[in-house]
Amino acid sequence: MTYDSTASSLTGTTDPAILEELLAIRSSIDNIDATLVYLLAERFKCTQKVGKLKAEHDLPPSDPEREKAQIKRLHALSQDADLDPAFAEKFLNFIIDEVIRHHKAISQERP
Ligand SMILES: O=C(O)C(=O)C[C@]1(C(=O)O)C=C[C@@H](O)C=C1
Repeated sequence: MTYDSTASSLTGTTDPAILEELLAIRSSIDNIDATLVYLLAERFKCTQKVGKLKAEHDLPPSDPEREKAQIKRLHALSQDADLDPAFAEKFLNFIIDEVIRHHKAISQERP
């Protein structure tokens, strides 16, 4: 993979000292993004197993009570972590929608 961690639209128009400070912060952002990708991949590995289990036992793809509990917990965690709870909820719902799409696809694969 060729990744240019110094790529920026600001090069040439911004004080090099400021750019250097920006690049240092971006290096941490890159590490966090990589972690997020690996964490999400692990989560999807788990939900694929859930999807198979649900398809095998003819269980519905979504579990609204579970989602309610997850969102409530995420709200509390977000407040603790100083993260916008509305954003955390949107993010979880975004992921869960994708998981449900996968669950439906798995159950259609095995009629
Ligand atoms: O725990 C489940 O039953 C799942 O299918 C996983 C999951 C999730 O991604 O956390 C996804 C859909 C459900 O509505 C609830 C939770």
